[in-house]
Amino acid sequence: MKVFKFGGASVKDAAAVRNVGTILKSQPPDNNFILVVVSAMGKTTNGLEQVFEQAFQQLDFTSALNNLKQYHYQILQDLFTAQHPVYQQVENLFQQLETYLLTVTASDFYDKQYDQVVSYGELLASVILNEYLEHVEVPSTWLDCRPIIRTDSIWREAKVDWNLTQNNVENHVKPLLQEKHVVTQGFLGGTFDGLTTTLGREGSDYTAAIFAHCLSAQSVTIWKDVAGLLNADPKLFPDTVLYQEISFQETVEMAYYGASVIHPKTIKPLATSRIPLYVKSFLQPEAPGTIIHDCRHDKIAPAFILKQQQCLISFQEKDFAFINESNLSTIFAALANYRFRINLMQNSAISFSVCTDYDANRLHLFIQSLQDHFTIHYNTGLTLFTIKNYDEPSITRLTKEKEILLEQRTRTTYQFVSKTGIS
Ligand SMILES: Nc1ncnc2c1ncn2[C@@H]1O[C@H](COP(=O)(O)OP(=O)(O)O)[C@@H](O)[C@H]1O
Ligand SMILES: N[C@@H](CC(=O)OP(=O)(O)O)C(=O)O
Repeated sequence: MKVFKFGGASVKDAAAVRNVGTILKSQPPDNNFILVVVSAMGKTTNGLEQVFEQAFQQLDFTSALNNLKQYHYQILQDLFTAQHPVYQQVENLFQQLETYLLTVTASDFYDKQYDQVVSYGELLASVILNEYLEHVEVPSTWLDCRPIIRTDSIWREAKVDWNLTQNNVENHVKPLLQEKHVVTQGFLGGTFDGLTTTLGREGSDYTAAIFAHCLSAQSVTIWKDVAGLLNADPKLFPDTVLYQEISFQETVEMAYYGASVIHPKTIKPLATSRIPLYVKSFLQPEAPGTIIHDCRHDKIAPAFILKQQQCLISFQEKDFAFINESNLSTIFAALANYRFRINLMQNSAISFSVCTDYDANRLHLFIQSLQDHFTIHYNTGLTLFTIKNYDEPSITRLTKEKEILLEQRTRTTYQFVSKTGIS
């Protein structure tokens, strides 16, 4: 049994949806049905975030919602004739969404309401893809993943209850896969009381890994608009190298440092059950792409990874006292409390610096909570650069003409924070 994941780019328009049908049709007829995880079409999640923001601020969201409707209806018109029942299904989803949006309040429940709204992207995409597959005689059935992937209620970053999810997959998903392919949503989960949660932006890769782990799948393939896992983002670097084979460990570190091609949480469930992960191009489905698995390999080409929108925060004791374990623990507790992930940190005698993702609201509250103890300075709009498996030429190449605010190197990894990004 295999798991395929198609992201937003691979279902961004009618031609892309047709291409997914072609990929599924061309799979060997070995009676193994595939669990297909699909993300919202194109940039729909960003569009839904915009709609939600307007509803939350009690503004008129009609125009933003209409853009999303038009986008989806155009895809329907390109794929189906006017009588097809999919129109009614899509209409129903938009109606449900609109009804919910009218109940959104400018309350403390921002994240909870956010999840109920942005989840419609994946619901729409999975309904459309499933109907299209049936239409072109690829046997498939639609599955609502929310009663299957059971999570807690940490909205927007929900944690999976692995035992319940495993049971649900055994009882409700495995039997379906005996009959047909199954099309379900990435990114979503559900609470015990039937509310929708999301697993973190770009979390559909993780969904594929959750299902694969619970199904003991033979492999996972994530279909992308790139040839596979490259040593850098080709949108930022013109001369990338494809890794044909790479270990779970290398990949998890690349994803952690910010290689956005794979969601960082994807690797662990696969590595623990030794399920290989293929990254393949939906534009060249017959090309081998990259295999990520439990392997050893020689040193590979240096990987260049950028994390943008970073913030560097520096703390000093008010009375020039030394930074010690006690005041570090105060800082760490506040970082955890305001959900800041530490991307890089460094301490000197009287100061401590930490590089984190930037979030204006949370940063403000975080600083407020510590300003009685420390003198705090921060810079925003920074880029964190990482070179994995660096060599001196790769460092020279990346640091050229950049003002470096913080720098660190280990045996394998070189990192620095700079005001200058990559143009
Ligand atoms: N190391 C890398 N290798 C390949 N692609 C990368 C890498 N780092 C970043 N990317 C970017 O990831 C994109 C594909 O991931 P993503 O946009 O999340 O796909 P989807 O949303 O369709 O699943 C590529 O278009 C590429 O710009
Ligand atoms: N649609 C969600 C989840 C996701 O993973 O999307 P994609 O596979 O297109 O990155 C998001 O944009 O965050």
